[in-house]
Amino acid sequence: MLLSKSREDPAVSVFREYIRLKTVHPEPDYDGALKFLGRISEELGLPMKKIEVCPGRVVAIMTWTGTNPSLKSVLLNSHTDVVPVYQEQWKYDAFAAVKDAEGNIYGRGTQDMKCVTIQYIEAIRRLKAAGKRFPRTIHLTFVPDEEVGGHKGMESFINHPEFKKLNVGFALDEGLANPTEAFTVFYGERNPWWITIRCPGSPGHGSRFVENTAAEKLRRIINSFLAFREREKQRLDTSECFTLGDVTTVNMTMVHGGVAYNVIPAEMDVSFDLRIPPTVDLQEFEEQIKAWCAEAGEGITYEFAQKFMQQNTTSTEDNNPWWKAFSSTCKALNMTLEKEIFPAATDSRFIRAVGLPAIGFSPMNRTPILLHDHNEFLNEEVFLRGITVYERLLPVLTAVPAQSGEE
Ligand SMILES: CSCC[C@H](NC(C)=O)C(=O)O
Ligand SMILES: [Zn+2]
Ligand SMILES: [Zn+2]
Repeated sequence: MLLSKSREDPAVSVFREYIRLKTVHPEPDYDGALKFLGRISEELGLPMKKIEVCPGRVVAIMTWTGTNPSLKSVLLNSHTDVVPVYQEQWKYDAFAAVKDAEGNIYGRGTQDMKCVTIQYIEAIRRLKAAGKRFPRTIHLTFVPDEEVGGHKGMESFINHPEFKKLNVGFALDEGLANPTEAFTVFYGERNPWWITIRCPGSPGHGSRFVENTAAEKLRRIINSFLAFREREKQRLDTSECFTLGDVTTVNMTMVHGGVAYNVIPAEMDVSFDLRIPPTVDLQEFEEQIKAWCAEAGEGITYEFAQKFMQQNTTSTEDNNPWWKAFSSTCKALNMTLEKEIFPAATDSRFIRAVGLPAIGFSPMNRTPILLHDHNEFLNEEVFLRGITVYERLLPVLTAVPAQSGEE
């Protein structure tokens, strides 16, 4: 049957409806999202459990039980929250899910990652409608607060007894768009370290040459960090095979200190956002930071607001049966995969940290990377193709033969 141009695929309508829910920080409408997901669970005929992992922070779990539920399950994870917008910089209302003449759907979360949530759901809707059943159980988890670090979301959930009950064997989570014909898949992430360096110094009158000032120490610290930044940038710029995930990025993001123009401050602080590839020795790297502090002057201290230490990556060798199932299905669909380390941090890091294999994948090729950006959009054809990708992936992932230790 030919659909007329004006008749929208119902999956696209569900996607646009989800975009319109304002699950945006700082006050995401999580109740609205749970109500929406509750309705979907009824439509699909799948039970939905709600686990309050922190006050006001609920993880929803939808389950499609397999024919052999003692086998480890496949986890389809997505976060429900989205980042704020600068509305004046957008072509359209960022929460109206406007679709233009080319089929581009505009809205916060169209790429990050409401598309993936609905693609999981619609793939399952189609598979269920076709009467399919699979050996392994599929759990869909819908988690809050990924965009603010995941501490009251996936990080809390991963340590909750309800997570252990899911008996997860393999997880899929978000990735990034790829502007080319290829699809990017992420098998690991850089470690986020957020550090504040405190530089104490001698105070005094702003008209004098006071010795040992906080500002002089601050300058040496900034110089050391930014010189390292430049070296890493050079490494990235001069290597054909490196992507952003393969080098350490350093960005100075905050400076604090001072009380008045004519008072030399007793302390000045500087903060950096560091992202460190999993191949870097973290102990050695911290020794380097200590050395920069010692060289910059007396009394300098540092503290971390974020210091992720787990460096697990997921094998992309064919002896990993999950990877083999994933990659062979993509190959059968003529999809080219580009394997990378995710440059930022997603909830996958908590999944990998407990030793589970996880792949970051958002099936969006021919799409500019616009997550967190103005005018985030996804084309409806790309979105619909993604549903067919999951429709093919799920039967294969849920039929991965029992591994040693299972059953
Ligand atoms: C370190 S917790 C913050 C998480 C956030 N995630 C993304 C994808 O932007 C980030 O990498 O900054
Ligand atoms: Zn995301
Ligand atoms: Zn994000």
